[in-house]
Formats: sequence, C-alpha cells, structure tokens
Amino acid sequence: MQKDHVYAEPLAHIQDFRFDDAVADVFPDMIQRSIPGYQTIIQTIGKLTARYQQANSHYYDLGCSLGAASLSMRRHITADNCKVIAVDNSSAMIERCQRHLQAFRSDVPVDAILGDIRQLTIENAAVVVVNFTMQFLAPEDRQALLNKIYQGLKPGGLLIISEKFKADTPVNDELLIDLYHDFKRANGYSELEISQKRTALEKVMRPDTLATHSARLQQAGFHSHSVWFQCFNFCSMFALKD
Ligand SMILES: Nc1ncnc2c1ncn2[C@@H]1O[C@H](C[S@+](CC[C@H]([NH3+])C(=O)[O-])CC(=O)[O-])[C@@H](O)[C@H]1O
Ligand SMILES: O=C(O)C(=O)Cc1ccccc1
Repeated sequence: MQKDHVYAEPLAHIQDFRFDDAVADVFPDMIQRSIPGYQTIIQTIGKLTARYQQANSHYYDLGCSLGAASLSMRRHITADNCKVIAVDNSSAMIERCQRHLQAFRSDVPVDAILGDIRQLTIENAAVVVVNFTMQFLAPEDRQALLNKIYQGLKPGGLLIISEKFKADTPVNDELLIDLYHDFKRANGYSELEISQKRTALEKVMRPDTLATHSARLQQAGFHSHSVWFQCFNFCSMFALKD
C-alpha cells in the first residue's frame, strides 16, 4: 500500500482538495489513517446488506472511490438477480475502482460508472450507501439527493449514510476536532500535514450538524433513522423505508 504524503511538504499555495491521481494512488492509506472506524464501517455495510438484501434489486454505492463499500456489499449478497451500481465523478477513482473490482471473482455484477450522483437515476434499490460523500456536495444539493434515494428505494429498503459532522456548539465542535487531530497524530500525520489538509478541505467539505441530517432524512420521507456508529466527529447512520 502506497503511503499518503500528499500534504507532507510545505506548499506555497494550498489548492482546494481534489480526488485526483495523486490522492487516488494513496487513497487506501489516506482513508484508513483519516477516518476513525473506517474498517468497521465498511464491514458493517456488508453485514447490513446481508440483512436487507432483496432479490431482483439494485445496490448503490454513491461516491464509491475505489469501491470498498461495493466490494463489501457484493461479498454479502446471496439473493438472485442483484446488481451493485458504484458511481463516482472522479475518473482517477473510477479507473482504479474498475481494476480493483476485476481482481476479485464474484457472481454478483458491479457496474462502476463515471458520473455525478446528482444526475443518477436511482431505482429498484434494496440498499443505498453514501459513505462520506454527501459532505462534498454543495449543501443546497443534499436534500434533493436524499429525496431521490427515498423514491428509488423499494419498501423495506435501507439507506446507509456516513458523514463527518459538526457539533451543536462551537465549544463541543472544537473538542471533537481536537480529539480527531490527536487520532491523526497517532496515525503518523504531522502538524503540517494536518493543517495543510484542513485548509485544502475548508471550502470543499462542509459538514452539517446531526440535527440537520435528521431533519433532511425526515423531510425525504424516512420516518426513522439511527446513528449506529460514532467516533469523534465522524458518524454513520441508517434509515429504513417502511
Ligand atoms: N457529485 C459527485 N458525484 C459522484 N461522486 C462524487 C461527487 N462528489 C464527490 N464524489 C466522490 O465522493 C468520494 C468521497 S470519498 C468516499 C469514500 C468511499 N465511499 C469509501 O467508502 O471508500 C470520502 C472521503 O474521501 O472522505 C470521492 O471519490 C469523490 O470523487
Ligand atoms: O482527513 C480529513 O481531515 C478528513 O476529514 C477525512 C478525509 C479523508 C479522505 C479524504 C478527504 C477527507
């Protein structure tokens, strides 16, 4: 696995964070060292998919990057006539995702599609995964995505959404961010790497509060949802369509 050194050297000008070749090349190491509980979340996506699978259905991975969640879903699907649809608008990610998926044999087909999830048709879905992707959409596009997911889910279908979130008060938010930075230090990131990446993400990743997430899920039609994982300012939620 290639080590993430993207922000290791001082940069004269810090550009907005992009999912380009340099990031895609080191992504497994970057995500593993940057998202608390990432492995647990990927494994649990598989477990939840095993429970909520339905025959003759689609399984979506929106903002799939290298396809970790798609692989986890695929490993757990035993129902007939199912297809995983993995979508990302970064060509660097989708090219590597396609190669990655071909490296493992499976009877469940996966389509890895280069495209914008805001333009995607979602239909006949048993499970939809949005694993740390919605935070990168413009805030004004987030409700429409959740509405579309709700409409595209079959009855009994499941949405899994993971996000970095903002705490309700500035004091609490600072504390969670502080603890998160300790986690990054413990994983070998330097002060420079932490601060340069923070600057690069400032305009492109805008976390919401859990209250905002709740209100959006309700508005989309999900009557119940639950946070099933939280560590510092990262969480994963599920929501069921009745
Ligand atoms: N509008 C969009 N349309 C499609 N893709 C998008 C869009 N905006 C951003 N992306 C894509 O969303 C992904 C977010 S990473 C997901 C990790 C993965 N889910 C994982 O489980 O490993 C999260 C992170 O790096 O923190 C990137 O690959 C973007 O190109
Ligand atoms: O690294 C960070 O600060 C994060 O918030 C997580 C992350 C992980 C991978 C790409 C972008 C953001």
